[in-house]
Amino acid sequence: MSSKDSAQQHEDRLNSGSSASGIASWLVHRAKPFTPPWIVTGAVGLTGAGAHELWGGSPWAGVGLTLASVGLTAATWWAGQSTGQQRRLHSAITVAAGASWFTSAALSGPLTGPLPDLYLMGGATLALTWNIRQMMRFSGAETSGSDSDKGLLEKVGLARTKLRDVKVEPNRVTVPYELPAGELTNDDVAKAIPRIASALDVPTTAIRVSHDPDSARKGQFVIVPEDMLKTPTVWPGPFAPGETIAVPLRLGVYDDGSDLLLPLLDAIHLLVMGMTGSGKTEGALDILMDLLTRCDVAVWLADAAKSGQDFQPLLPALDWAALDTPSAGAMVAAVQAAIPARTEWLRNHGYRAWEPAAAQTQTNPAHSCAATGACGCPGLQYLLAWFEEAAKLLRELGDDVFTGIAQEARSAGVSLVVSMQRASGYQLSTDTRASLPAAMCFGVKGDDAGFALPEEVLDAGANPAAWGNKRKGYVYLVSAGVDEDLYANPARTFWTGPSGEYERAAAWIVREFAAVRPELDAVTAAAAERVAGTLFTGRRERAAGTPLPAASAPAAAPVELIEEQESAQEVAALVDQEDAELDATAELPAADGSVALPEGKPSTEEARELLDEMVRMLASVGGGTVSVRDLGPYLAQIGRDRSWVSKEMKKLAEAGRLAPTGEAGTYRLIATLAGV
Ligand SMILES: Nc1ncnc2c1ncn2[C@@H]1O[C@H](COP(=O)(O)OP(=O)(O)OP(=O)(O)O)[C@@H](O)[C@H]1O
Repeated sequence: MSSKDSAQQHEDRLNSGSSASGIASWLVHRAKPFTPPWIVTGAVGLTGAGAHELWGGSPWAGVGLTLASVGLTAATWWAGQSTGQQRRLHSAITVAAGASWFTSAALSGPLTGPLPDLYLMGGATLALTWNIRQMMRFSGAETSGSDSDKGLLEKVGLARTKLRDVKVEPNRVTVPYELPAGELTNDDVAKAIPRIASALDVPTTAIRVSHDPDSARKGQFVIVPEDMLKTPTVWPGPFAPGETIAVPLRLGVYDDGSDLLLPLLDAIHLLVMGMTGSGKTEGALDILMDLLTRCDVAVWLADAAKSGQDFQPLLPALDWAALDTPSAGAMVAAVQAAIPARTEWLRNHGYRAWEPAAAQTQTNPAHSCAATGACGCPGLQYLLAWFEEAAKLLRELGDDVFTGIAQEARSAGVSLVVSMQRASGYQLSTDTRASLPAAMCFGVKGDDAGFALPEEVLDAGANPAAWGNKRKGYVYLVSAGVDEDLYANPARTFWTGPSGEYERAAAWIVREFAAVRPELDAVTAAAAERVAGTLFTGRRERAAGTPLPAASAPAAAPVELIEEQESAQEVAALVDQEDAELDATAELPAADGSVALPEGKPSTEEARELLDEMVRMLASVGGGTVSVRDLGPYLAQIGRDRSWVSKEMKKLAEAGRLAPTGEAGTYRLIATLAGV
């Protein structure tokens, strides 16, 4: 029985049936738990006297009672084998003494010879010995834990720490601690975690610490000796099909078997980080598969780095999949343009921030843009924009593009997800990092965890570096709306299954929930179209790999090249907020090819102009770096080879048009050139 149980039992005994009035009743109340040995002593005296009336002077009764005493003592000794040696001996002596007195009293009479004195002195002594045991047990219960763990705590540098009320559950031990006042702090506990893990021979991730927010020296250890996440959990199907996005998304399990839930509306924007092979994509699939069964969210996905190869089966269910850099850039611009449009719509309809009711047809007069009564406007869907392998995009567009968006998107019902291997200061500015309040951190290398997880979560025992990419899908989730005690709790995302299973599940989602998923609302679509032009309106064909209609491409140039050029022009025009009102498509080559590319090889002057224009275009997209490699798709258009372009870029750098970086051949784009 745990010390907690016995203390509770003791307290229950104290409280049961006491009137608690006056000193006498207080004494009775306090003495009550110690009365049972005295009651037994009294009962032995009375029954001894009664037995004498029955069997006094009978030789047969003498034999029977003597045998019964010996048998009872032996039975007590035998029954006590599972208890401590001390208790076993104490019980057997008590039974032997009581039974002997009873036999003597029954045969000779309780008042014969020394029997009355033996009864009074022996009975009282035995009853008292039991009372003393009882008292020692209660006062010892509180400190027994700290005594037995003293050696361990000393070894790990936490000497004189008191452990209290240890709670043992299947595969989880919770140990509240209290550090010695003025000597140790909760920070020392965080540092001791690896040593405790070593002493207990469990992985460091098996030990977590949660600090008492009201104390610098109290908290609790949670030890989970066996890794229950070793066996992957196969994706069990959607969590809340047909429901609103306000219901959390389920993407895996914690190590106690409970659901790993992401409350997207509380999280707002999410950073997904983990080294290659740690399970980011699988986690993304879990989130997307759940999202695509909800009734009020539209999903945009940008994956220029891998051209959406991991997401192919889900692409038909996405509103927009931007699978090349120009489209991804246009998506950023579209999100930028959509935010003010959405905020305005929400304001006009009396919403301070997006809520599920905003996605419905507006039939409530309290949310109406009409002068009187309900306006009946179609609703505004929640928008999730997912930027996969965002490091490349950030390099191309300049890191700061996300900062503004993330800050403004909060109330507009837009969530950004930025996925990358390493959210280092080089990849992601502190401002942008700060705009992504929630984080999912998979296994990482070295000290990288600090880029994704707050210090207090690392102090509490979160250690994704221990996983690297060996523990696939293991993750820590830190987000508003998630119990803070779970931040340092390892979880594992669902596994979409062996080959073929994911494709089957994705196809099922695409098919079964087509009617549940909403069409993108007109407000967001209009803003996106205004700035992204055909990159947005032709998004379905583009994602499906279907070439744009022949009419939009000049006959002289390869379709791919034309697409790159028009995309680049659009992005250049679009990302600048000041140009948000312009119709980007108006600048595209006319259908008849009247704005044709230079015929044949351009002259040196023309080639320089073209290169200049491209650099200016890239700079206008928002900074970042450029190298000859990035201009690869345009070499044919410039009509020169890499070495020529490389020399020209060097000249541009000398002229101050590009800024050199630490890497030879790579230059930082100077954003102010946009307007030159
Ligand atoms: N929760 C999981 N359970 C079981 N296997 C998983 C889990 N998550 C990921 N995996 C497996 O681990 C491997 C790598 O996962 P994934 O491709 O998601 O990693 P990644 O971080 O996206 O890597 P990269 O950055 O290289 O794309 C895959 O074979 C995947 O099936």
